[in-house]
Amino acid sequence: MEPIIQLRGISKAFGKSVILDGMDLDIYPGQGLGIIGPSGTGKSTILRIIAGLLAPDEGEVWIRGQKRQGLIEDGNDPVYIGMVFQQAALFDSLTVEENVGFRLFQQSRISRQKIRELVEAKLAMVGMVDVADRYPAQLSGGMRKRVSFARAIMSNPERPEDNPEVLLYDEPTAGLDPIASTVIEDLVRDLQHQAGCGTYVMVTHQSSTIRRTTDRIVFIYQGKVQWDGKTDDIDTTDNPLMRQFFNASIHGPIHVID
Ligand SMILES: Nc1ncnc2c1ncn2[C@@H]1O[C@H](COP(=O)(O)OP(=O)(O)OP(=O)(O)O)[C@@H](O)[C@H]1O
Repeated sequence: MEPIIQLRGISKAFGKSVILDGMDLDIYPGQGLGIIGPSGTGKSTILRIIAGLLAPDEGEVWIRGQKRQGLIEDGNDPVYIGMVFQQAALFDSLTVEENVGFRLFQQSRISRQKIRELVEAKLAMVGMVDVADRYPAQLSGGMRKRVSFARAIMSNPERPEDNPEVLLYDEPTAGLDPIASTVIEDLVRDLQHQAGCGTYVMVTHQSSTIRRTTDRIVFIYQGKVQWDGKTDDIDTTDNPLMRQFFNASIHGPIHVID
């Protein structure tokens, strides 16, 4: 199968710290890929590079066989990539409807009534009703996350080519209790099946989210992919980095910052 996104020889430094060091990664259609690794190892940086929000110092990003030039605002990626941020990143002064329909209000000539219908349909997909007129401050943390999911999967019927085909999730269950996390994890899988967002990249530290939402895992450490395998193999791999990570042990090859 051809990868939908390929990273080739990606390097990125901030000041003197080299975060990514010639990293390669292939992302395949229909796959939930988990990116894991110790704090500060560059997982969010990888997401920002995939999204086209941050340029690597070196290396190439290929989207469906086409090399990306520059950042997202300069280029015309052949695949629309949606992003769900750790903080739901909603506009506090806008209603749920205005947040979810933001791109349509900005970029389309679709009537307000029609946008309302499209927004309600996406909200229903994430299990929310009667919230379109509320403001983010009137919602719980888990509800805000769900609204941000609805926004990420919003599609424009005038421009079907803009429908998100790849979703990037940056710690969507961080700060949620175990039950609220389960709701979000189920939602990720539901959206994979019903919303046509079969391909996604999940950055998370939570073991349940890793196990329940990913098909494949890459473990990032010291700027490179150190382990690449099936989620089902987490407990049987003898890779020392993976073992230490999942045993939460301070003893092992991962350097513990105290
Ligand atoms: N814009 C920036 N300027 C300077 N340093 C940065 C910038 N963005 C990230 N960094 C640094 O790069 C390193 C990697 O950050 P990144 O957020 O990608 O890590 P992460 O693996 O997602 O971490 P965590 O698991 O803690 O969220 C960190 O040391 C961070 O401080």
